[in-house]
Amino acid sequence: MLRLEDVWKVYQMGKVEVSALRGINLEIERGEFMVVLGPSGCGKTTMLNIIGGIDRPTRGRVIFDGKDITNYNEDRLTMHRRNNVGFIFQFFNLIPTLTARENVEIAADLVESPRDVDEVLKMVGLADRAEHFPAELSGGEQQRVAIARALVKNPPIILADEPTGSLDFETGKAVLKVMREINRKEGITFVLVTHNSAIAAIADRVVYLRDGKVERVERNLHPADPDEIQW
Ligand SMILES: Nc1ncnc2c1ncn2[C@@H]1O[C@H](COP(=O)(O)OP(=O)(O)OP(=O)(O)O)[C@@H](O)[C@H]1O
Repeated sequence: MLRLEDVWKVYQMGKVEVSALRGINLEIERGEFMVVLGPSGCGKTTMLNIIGGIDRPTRGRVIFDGKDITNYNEDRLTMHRRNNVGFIFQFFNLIPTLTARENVEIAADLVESPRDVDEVLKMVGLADRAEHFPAELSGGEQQRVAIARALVKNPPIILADEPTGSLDFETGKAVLKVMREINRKEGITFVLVTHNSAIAAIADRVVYLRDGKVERVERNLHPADPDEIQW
């Protein structure tokens, strides 16, 4: 569903060039749960931002559903992000002055064919917390709101950047379980980036990134249930 072809990202820092991505070739399959693993600074966030159309490559191509989105102008890229990609971040990025329901509603209002807000709140187990503000919710609950906000847009792909990075172990596993369930039941493709190698076990495929390059890709024939993993 999405392909990176020889993708490079070079940042100019004064006179110094930093090559965050150095020739990434990667095909993301429809409906898969992909985990991208690698040490800090290897380019995970940069790659995710390019996959999601938040950022553009310096060189190479990004093909989404057969369409070359590499050279989309800002407006087209915004429309692409809005309608086709859900994002989940480490620090949730909720609007503090809006309730859980309102945080989901504003995402729904932006897209052409959103899902039902109450239905997605139920899917993430937050039906009875809908009227709470983020500060009145636990970290795990806030991340569920963020998952609902991504899901309500009804996107074919959801990208998650260290989604368990600010959660304790048990809460993190519960959040992974919700994402895995949505992936399986709704057929939504997930790409999750993390430096936490324990999470690799739940993936359909694991991409090992190192120094801006794909080191190897492994397929899990029997992905573990999030309940079974430890870190
Ligand atoms: N906007 C930027 N300007 C300059 N350099 C950048 C920028 N963004 C990232 N980099 C550099 O690119 C490299 C890759 O960064 P990136 O954030 O993608 O790595 P990461 O694997 O996600 O790391 P972490 O796990 O610590 O978040 C790093 O060397 C980083 O310093």
